[in-house]
Amino acid sequence: MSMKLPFFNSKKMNTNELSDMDNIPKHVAIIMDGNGRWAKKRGLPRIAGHKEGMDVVRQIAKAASNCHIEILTLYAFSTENWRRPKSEVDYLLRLPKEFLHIYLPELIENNIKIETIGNFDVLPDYTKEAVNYAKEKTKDNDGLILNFALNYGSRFEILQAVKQVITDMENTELSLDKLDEQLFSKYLYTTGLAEPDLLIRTSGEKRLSNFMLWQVAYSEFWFTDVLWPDFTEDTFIQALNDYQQRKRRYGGV
Ligand SMILES: CCc1cc(N2CCCCCC2)n2ncc(-c3ccc(F)cc3)c2n1
Repeated sequence: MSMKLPFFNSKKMNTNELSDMDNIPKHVAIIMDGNGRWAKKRGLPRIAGHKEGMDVVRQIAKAASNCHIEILTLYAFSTENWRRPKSEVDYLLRLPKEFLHIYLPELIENNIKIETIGNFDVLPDYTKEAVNYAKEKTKDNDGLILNFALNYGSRFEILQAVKQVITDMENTELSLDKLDEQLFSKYLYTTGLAEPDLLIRTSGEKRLSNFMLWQVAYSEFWFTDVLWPDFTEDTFIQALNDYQQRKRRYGGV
């Protein structure tokens, strides 16, 4: 039963029901944790949790689109995930192709644009081909940006940005006095994207796990014990409602 929530309902967003249009988070980022634990609780292999979690991605992408959120960034594969058993890594890196085979038509129908952040070039060809096809097919969409963090690690991202800054300075394309936070942000994978207003992490962990360390400097964090495969549109709306409550000004500044 979907709860009737004060500010968002769980059906197609009817914007005149919003208490404060200015309070919709422009960019929501999610660390989708708890897939392995979900499977273990059911005596299933870990990949069953990832498969279940993939279907939740589709549900939450549509919910975000209906709520007129502009960017939804999902931490799908971290640089640390390479340490997992080879069979699990291979399964994970085939999920984009499976997801897009099933859901790309629906994403296109909902005017959703696929983007990625991370060290993309070193991913397997079957992963890159599927994602590049989806990027091409959705490049002109101007609805929700569904941004997958793939082979993403924030410290790697920051370090490659520093190296590029140094290179640009050595090539006298950049002078030290010109370098500020705004210019440095352009060297990150997230260049051109607004910083996350709300970061959600599932499964009870309360860590950033090397995710968007620079970008979340001023983000609201919302943690839930719910495991990602059990995360629903109502859980998502609850997070958005809590965000709105934190941001309500009650007439003040
Ligand atoms: C590359 C690892 C991975 C893992 C994964 N999981 C497993 C981990 C978290 C739970 C969600 C399901 N998903 N779910 C969708 C994608 C996906 C990525 C790019 C794209 F363009 C379209 C879909 C995905 N990618």
